[in-house]
Amino acid sequence: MLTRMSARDDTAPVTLHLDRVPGVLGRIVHERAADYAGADPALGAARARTHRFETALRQLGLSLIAEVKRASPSQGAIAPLDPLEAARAYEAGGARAISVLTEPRHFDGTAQALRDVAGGVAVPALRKDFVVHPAMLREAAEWGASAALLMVSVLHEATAEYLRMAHHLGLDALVEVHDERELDIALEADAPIIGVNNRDLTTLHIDLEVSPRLIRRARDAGFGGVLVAESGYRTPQDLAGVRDLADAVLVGSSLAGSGDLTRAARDLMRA
Ligand SMILES: O=C(O)c1ccccc1NCC(=O)[C@H](O)[C@H](O)COP(=O)(O)O
Repeated sequence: MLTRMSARDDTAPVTLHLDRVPGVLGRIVHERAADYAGADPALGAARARTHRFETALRQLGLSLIAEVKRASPSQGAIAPLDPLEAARAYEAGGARAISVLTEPRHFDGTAQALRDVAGGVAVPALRKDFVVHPAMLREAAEWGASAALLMVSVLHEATAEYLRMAHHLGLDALVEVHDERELDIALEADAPIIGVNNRDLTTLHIDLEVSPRLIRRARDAGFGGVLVAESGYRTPQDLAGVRDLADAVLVGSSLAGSGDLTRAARDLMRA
């Protein structure tokens, strides 16, 4: 599927080559592109950037982005969380930002979950979805998110334009990569916040060595922005490889399925 759209009058249409996205991820992004086919790509007036998400992650020590994750392709049903209750529990456990899944089919996410969380906690909220259309960024801003996820594995060379669109809307963006080639695209796009996903989203295999390897590479290349290690963290020992390297970790399944979200968040981040 090839998607072309122009989000602002002064930009050329952005083309996404979704047929290049393989495996589980490929299926999900095709579904999301179909969901938004025909949606208005106009972003509307520029909004001031608050940098709330970025500022939250730049605090001293390793920051936790805790994810409201009720289900996933790798785990199936995780827990029937009430999003706002879960976010408040994470906040009480020290989370500095909340990631909220809004993808409905595989993650049991909703727009209302993001609205509730963004309006109900003091820490910033990230819209976690598979962004394949400018309308998804406009929605993120309208629903109260401070940031949105942008995946280089999906957007490829359109990453820089999607980053510009997010910033136009006042949003920070977590630009996610999984290998060296994707990291180079994120660096080239001048992304202020880069997330390294330990999970290969085409096979769902997790390798906790991926984050330290790519974070070191980013720092060696002179990257001075925020670096986030993502996925697969269950114990404080799992964090050893990124504790002194990353600015933040993004954790979903192990916290969401723990039964006591506040305690699980505190226990995981205990040094
Ligand atoms: O989590 C999945 O199974 C998954 C499958 C396909 C695409 C994306 C997927 N997850 C997105 C994420 O990367 C995670 O939600 C996030 O980083 C937290 O990971 P974890 O702590 O391992 O739940």
